[in-house]
Amino acid sequence: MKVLKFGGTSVGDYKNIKSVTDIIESYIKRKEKIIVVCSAMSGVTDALIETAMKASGKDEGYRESFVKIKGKHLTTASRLIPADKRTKTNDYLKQRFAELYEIFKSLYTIGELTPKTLDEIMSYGERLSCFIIAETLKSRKIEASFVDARELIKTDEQFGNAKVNFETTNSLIKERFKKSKEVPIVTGFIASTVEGITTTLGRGGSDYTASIIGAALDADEIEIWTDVNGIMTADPRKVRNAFPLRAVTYEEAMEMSHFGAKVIYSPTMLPALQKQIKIRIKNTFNPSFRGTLILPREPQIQFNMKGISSIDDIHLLQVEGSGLIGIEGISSRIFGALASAKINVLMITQGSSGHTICIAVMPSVSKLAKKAIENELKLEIYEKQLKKVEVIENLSMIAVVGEDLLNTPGVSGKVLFALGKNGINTIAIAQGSSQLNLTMVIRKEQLKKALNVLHESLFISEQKNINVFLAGPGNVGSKFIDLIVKQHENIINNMSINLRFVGLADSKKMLFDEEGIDLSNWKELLKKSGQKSNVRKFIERMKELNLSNSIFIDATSGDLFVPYYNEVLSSAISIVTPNKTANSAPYKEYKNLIETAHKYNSEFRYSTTVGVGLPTIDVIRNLIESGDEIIAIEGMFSSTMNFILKEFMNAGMKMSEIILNAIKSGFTEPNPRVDFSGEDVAKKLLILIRETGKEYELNDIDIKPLLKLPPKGAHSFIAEHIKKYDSHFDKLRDRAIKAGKELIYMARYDRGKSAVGLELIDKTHPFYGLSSKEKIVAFRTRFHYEHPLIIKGHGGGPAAAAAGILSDVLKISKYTIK
Ligand SMILES: Nc1ncnc2c1ncn2[C@@H]1O[C@H](COP(=O)(O)OP(=O)(O)O)[C@@H](O)[C@H]1O
Ligand SMILES: N[C@@H](CC(=O)OP(=O)(O)O)C(=O)O
Repeated sequence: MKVLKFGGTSVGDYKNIKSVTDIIESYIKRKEKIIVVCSAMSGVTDALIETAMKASGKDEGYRESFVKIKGKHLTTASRLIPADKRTKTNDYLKQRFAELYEIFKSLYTIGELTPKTLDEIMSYGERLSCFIIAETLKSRKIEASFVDARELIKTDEQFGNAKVNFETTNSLIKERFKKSKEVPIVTGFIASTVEGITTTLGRGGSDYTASIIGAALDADEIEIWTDVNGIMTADPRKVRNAFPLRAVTYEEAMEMSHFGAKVIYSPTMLPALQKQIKIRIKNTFNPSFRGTLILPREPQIQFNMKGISSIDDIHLLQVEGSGLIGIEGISSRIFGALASAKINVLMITQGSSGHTICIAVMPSVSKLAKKAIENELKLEIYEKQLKKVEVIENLSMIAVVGEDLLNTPGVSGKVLFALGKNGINTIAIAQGSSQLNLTMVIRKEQLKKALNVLHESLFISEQKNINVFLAGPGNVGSKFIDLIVKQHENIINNMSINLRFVGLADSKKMLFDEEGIDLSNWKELLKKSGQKSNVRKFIERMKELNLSNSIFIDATSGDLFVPYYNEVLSSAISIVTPNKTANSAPYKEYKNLIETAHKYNSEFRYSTTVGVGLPTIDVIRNLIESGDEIIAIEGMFSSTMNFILKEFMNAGMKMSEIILNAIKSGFTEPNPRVDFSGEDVAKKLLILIRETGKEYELNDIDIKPLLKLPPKGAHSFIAEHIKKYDSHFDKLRDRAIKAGKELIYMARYDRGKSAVGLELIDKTHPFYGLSSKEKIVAFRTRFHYEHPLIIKGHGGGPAAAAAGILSDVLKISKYTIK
């Protein structure tokens, strides 16, 4: 037999309740015996409390709040139960809401709200939801019955947080479920005293109900169905990279929940632990996922998993004074005073000097705690041995939890180092009240950062998080983003590299998100949430963020960012670019960048600047690393020139027409002059020559332009101008056809000399017969002289460029970033 508990979010609206009834149905189909415990619909317990406060505070608004609660339940019931089967439910809801309204009305009249009345009011949440769920199941022909847990779970009179009388409770539960055939839908959270006065088991207490019932009946398993995939390494709402744990011990679960992990209520573990019943956390919205098992520690299982929890808002009480050293049993006196005031102490630490004791408590009780301590120590305070208790506000508490925490050397060091390195000051630290946790108090505004920093250092340390900044999400840049969206999971799984886009800028807007921009929606985010784009500010912000493992991708076609490359590289941020401006600049400037990168452990990579997707630069680097020497390079690396010459040879058109078409359809560089002047090809050759280790300038290359475009002028002017080349090209074509040759715009380098220009090649040349989409390069080296090493392939277009950029990024991530 299993006990299944569905939390507030699982029964939060009619759609979710449908998922719950599907899950219940699947158990019935498998003929598994189950008892179901449900919470109030999410938000209802809070809404009931709020309405009660309003009414007792003489705020007329309570009526409106009441109507909202009522409406929510009536709508849900009407969506789930067909009208002809809803009479019983409608009657039940009407009666309960009539009673509830009477209670609120009397609160309004009396102007007072006692914990006892509040428990009565809160009980309606679970009673209403469970009744609706039971009736929904019945309407789906599943035998179900509504069970009010107040008849089964008996407690003391500690309203709001009542203590269970297990003896009576266990026998009532056994008796009630002895021979129940239908599926019981039991109200979570609520109970009653032996006299029948309603009590509650503490906020989040429905989990506890499930465990009490499970333990009383020796259930095979207790399943807590919620809205996450299990107990995660941290609260997924605060730490985006949190992941579900396969299993935790009862103690670990208790500790995590005590320190803020809302996913399970900490007392839940006790009845289960006593009977050694496994608890499984499951996701109602992803039922096939395995979830997390909570189980006893077994020697054969290595419990190296841990979690990080936090309590967002705490106060720290500081007892300070030289007198502390001499006062015997001071801690136990403070504890005693707080215990008799029924104050839950979250943490207590004593400074190494012995001059201060810090006590962490919830803000709601800090005044009371201050009073209790000052009262206990009034003599010492009067005699000025101690100062008055100081209350520090706006603090948060983080607990790192794990069975093997204390046996694992270096955990505390790692935690403190990670926090310190990221500028997070720990105000107090304690090795927990149990042996399972390390607890720290920090400033509230640093909580999110601290949680993420710790999570990264404790759980994802094998995984490298790479922070990517990208400028220019145009043709190539946006293809790169698409590629990352597709490959992200694979890259994490296969290489343990998590590429996270932290900064993005186009010409209008720029956007930063330290935790990673949601790439599925980047265009809209940039448009809506981005600030006005500014190159200087982009660089500043990138440096300011000071994130380790950063890579800047300059995917812009202009030279706006180039003046900042040196500054970027010297901030230990690597650069990847398909832009030729910097690596074809005067040698001194280029060399300076390479040296800066070397000095600051960053990298400057530009593998797509020659041949786009063809591995030209990488091949040179590999050859040189393996002791080879590049003697000569021959290449055709301009898609534009290749396309134009092939069209010219095959389509029988005039050269001027072909060129004008190419310019019009955007098949050239933004400034077409750099293509036809041969400058673009020459720059590519220059880049390769420099890779061979030579100090080389653009001027050293003999450039023979294909033709010269006028330096300025409108389209019609260019058209007129280039027509005068037509007869020259017609003659060339005739010559080539007659001789069985091809026209090719070649780049050559041989032992220091270099040239780019138009050539005629015959059938015996390895570049003969190249298709209009191909590129080719041949390297003659010491080892490949007679038979050059030839690389030939498609190599063009934004998708190939994006793949090349990714390859550069991954190389940096793998080899440069430690
Ligand atoms: N370590 C953690 N693992 C999983 N969830 C956590 C953790 N810490 C906090 N949570 C939060 O607990 C929530 C589930 O608890 P709760 O909202 O009470 O669910 P339910 O409505 O099912 O009772 C999750 O949505 C998650 O935000
Ligand atoms: N409804 C109660 C009890 C409970 O356990 O709810 P949930 O399962 O939604 O945490 C509360 O809000 O405290």
